[in-house]
Amino acid sequence: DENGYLVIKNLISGEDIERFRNEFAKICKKEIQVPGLIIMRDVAIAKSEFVPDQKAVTKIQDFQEDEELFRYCTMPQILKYVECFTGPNIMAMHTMLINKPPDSGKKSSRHPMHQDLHYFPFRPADLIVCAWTAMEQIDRSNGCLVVLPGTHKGSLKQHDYPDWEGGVNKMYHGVRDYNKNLPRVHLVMEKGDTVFFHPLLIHGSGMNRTQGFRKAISCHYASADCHYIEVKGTSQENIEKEVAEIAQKKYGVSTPITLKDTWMIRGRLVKGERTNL
Ligand SMILES: CCCCCCCCCCCCCCCCCCCC(=O)SCCNC(=O)CCNC(=O)[C@H](O)C(C)(C)COP(=O)(O)OP(=O)(O)OC[C@H]1O[C@@H](n2cnc3c(N)ncnc32)[C@H](O)[C@@H]1OP(=O)(O)O
Ligand SMILES: Nc1ncnc2c1ncn2[C@@H]1O[C@H](COP(=O)(O)OP(=O)(O)OP(=O)(O)O)[C@@H](O)[C@H]1O
Ligand SMILES: O=C(O)CCC(=O)C(=O)O
Ligand SMILES: [Fe+2]
Ligand SMILES: [Mg+2]
Repeated sequence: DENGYLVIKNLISGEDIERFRNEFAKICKKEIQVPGLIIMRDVAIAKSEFVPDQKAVTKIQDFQEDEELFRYCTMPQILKYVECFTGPNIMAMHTMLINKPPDSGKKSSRHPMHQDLHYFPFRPADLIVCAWTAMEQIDRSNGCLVVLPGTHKGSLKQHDYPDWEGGVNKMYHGVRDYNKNLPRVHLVMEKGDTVFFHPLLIHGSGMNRTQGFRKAISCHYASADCHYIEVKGTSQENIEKEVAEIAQKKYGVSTPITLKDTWMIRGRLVKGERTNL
């Protein structure tokens, strides 16, 4: 209510995290192929020689067709909290396993301050919540989440690419201007700790100054009773355009595709009834 986020200690067991790690490693080694999965490499190494290993992978997105990783999205101890926000009809809309690499020296391992709602063409925002679980000790040395408490009470802001000298990862948009004097909280978390946060909460993550790959797994949930909105003419028009370009390049989709189309395909019901989304 006050802060827009809630940290629950020790919510996911070490054994489950180990299983997610193993599955991630198999995906990186291409031992398994997952339909719809997007593999992202850090912009600083995107054009370097391909290494078939997790050292090349910054993040995987859309693992909803991988039963082992998708188990994360269905865990009762997570859904118990999610349901407080979404109500009984729960969709897993967006899934990620983030493998923040040691920074290459260009600071491109940072994630600029943003609101996740910028990417979502559905509303209302209060029926959307993210669960993000630390897969190891995460603190300022390896790039923890940074939040601006209370910013979930504001509105959706204009997002653009930050002008960072060392380059920015594809689609890492940041809030164009936010009050730099607002207090920041660094969420230091231990393995298994989980933060639930509002899609308007302004947050980002710092550079990874260690030699390890900092891992977290997350899912964005929404009530199936949410409705899609038209983003043309809003601040979200730029992200719709970019996603359409990627869909065209990667999948050869030729008819114009909307942001709504890409989310309808990806969303998967975890509880209750798929009413709207
Ligand atoms: C049928 C319809 C299906 C619809 C699917 C549509 C997919 C779109 C994805 C939508 C994502 C929505 C995000 C939701 C987020 C929710 C809230 C969370 C907030 C965030 O997480 S913000 C960050 C989100 N980031 C992304 O979503 C990035 C997604 N990544 C990708 O799309 C791909 O990894 C990428 C970057 C396109 C590269 O993939 P791929 O094409 O396989 O890679 P190539 O090696 O072939 O390189 C092609 C080209 O891209 C350059 N490149 C590679 N990696 C990067 C990078 N990290 N940053 C910038 N540029 C990169 C590479 O150098 C190549 O360039 P050329 O000049 O040689 O063409
Ligand atoms: N998805 C969410 N993630 C994180 N915090 C949220 C989310 N949705 C709502 N909140 C916060 O939780 C608080 C409680 O929400 P809720 O809508 O139940 O009650 P309220 O807004 O305090 O009062 P009212 O019943 O008048 O709407 C909200 O004030 C809001 O700040
Ligand atoms: O750095 C992270 O793990 C989280 C980044 C983030 O906020 C996101 O992908 O939406
Ligand atoms: Fe985010
Ligand atoms: Mg309310």
